[in-house]
Amino acid sequence: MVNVGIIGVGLVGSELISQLAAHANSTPRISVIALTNSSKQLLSTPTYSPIDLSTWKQALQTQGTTANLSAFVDYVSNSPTPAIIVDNTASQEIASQYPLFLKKGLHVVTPNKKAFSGAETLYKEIVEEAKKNKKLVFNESTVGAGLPVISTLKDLIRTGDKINRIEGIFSGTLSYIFNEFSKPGDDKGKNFSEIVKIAKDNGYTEPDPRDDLNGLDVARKVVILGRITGMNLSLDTLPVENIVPEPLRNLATSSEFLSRLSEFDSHFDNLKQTAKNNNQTLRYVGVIDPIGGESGVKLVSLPSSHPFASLKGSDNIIAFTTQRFPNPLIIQGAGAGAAVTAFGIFSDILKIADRLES
Ligand SMILES: NC(=O)C1=CN([C@@H]2O[C@H](COP(=O)(O)OP(=O)(O)OC[C@H]3O[C@@H](n4cnc5c(N)ncnc54)[C@H](OP(=O)(O)O)[C@@H]3O)[C@@H](O)[C@H]2O)C=CC1
Ligand SMILES: N[C@@H](CC=O)C(=O)O
Ligand code: NA
Repeated sequence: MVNVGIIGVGLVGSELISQLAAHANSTPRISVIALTNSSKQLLSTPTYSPIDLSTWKQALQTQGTTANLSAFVDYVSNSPTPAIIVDNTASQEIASQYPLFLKKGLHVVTPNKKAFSGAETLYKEIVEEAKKNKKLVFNESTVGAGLPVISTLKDLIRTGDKINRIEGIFSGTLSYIFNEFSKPGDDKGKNFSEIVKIAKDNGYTEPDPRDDLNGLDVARKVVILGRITGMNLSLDTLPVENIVPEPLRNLATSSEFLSRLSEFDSHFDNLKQTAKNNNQTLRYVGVIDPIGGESGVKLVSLPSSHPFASLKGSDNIIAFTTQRFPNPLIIQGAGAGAAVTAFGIFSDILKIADRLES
């Protein structure tokens, strides 16, 4: 049996709990013993019994106490059976605590990109503490949501393949936006600003969609994959094309941004038309280039025959060109949204539970 403490019960965290509830009678046995958002936490009673996942929301409201991260972590780390902390926040503060979680004997599972794409010192500390304490850190959902991108890359490297280039559409939000906005052979369609709002309503975007449109979210994914590949990539130096119109970059709230985005619809129409005049479509791509040194994130025009041009919905596509796969190994599918993100987190939890049981 593995005990789990969940930090973050928003869109993705709530979906994870629903998926765990549906798994309740299967093996390996996973028990949620603690959960918290930024204001309230619920620690199970009696101590270390499983929280009833069909009523957790009411229980958090009615029996929850004021959130206290250090008390939360102490509770989970003193679990009588092995325990995992699942971080479903986008918080830097929580990400900075992973070395402590590992020192306290916890395994870590997360879709939060901050720890793996921010300061290199934190990243290295996490890798070292995991090794020293023989604990596991799984973050499959940080790139391509539940798509097996990180596990595939690690398997290629572990088995001695040489990575020549990784290229892809890594943002569910930007994939959806440009798949809808700039379709091969399509003239009409919705305005750019309307499509951004739909992407937010569908749960693809970061809490503030500017964190997708400014390229930072894709840049984080490029840094995560680059570091696994052994490259020294950093958000400070990676070339990134920010497509948030300049006057909207410093607005205080995301709702203010969304309400003013339509002022720039004609700017995006012009970009689309220029691409179309050359029989091309707009796509927002990320590149990890260990050989040519051309890693970066940019909006490009691609011929309509290019595999990236025919994507649908919020699909991601990731092409690994390696010594063994000179014709790239391609992974494609939904790369954002609560269900597929929670699937990646859940499968990471199961991988840890399987190893602990064997
Ligand atoms: N949506 C998607 O398609 C994908 C999302 N992800 C990642 O998943 C993560 C979660 O995203 P999502 O569910 O959409 O985000 P939400 O904003 O819906 O939920 C975030 C949750 O984290 C809680 N939280 C934030 N800060 C803290 C804190 N310091 N202590 C405790 N709890 C905290 C929030 O609590 P409160 O409500 O009280 O603020 C909320 O419960 C993000 O890192 C995102 O990048 C990754 C891949 C795909
Ligand atoms: N906002 C992100 C969510 C997953 O990381 C995206 O659109 O891909
Ligand atoms: Na993934």
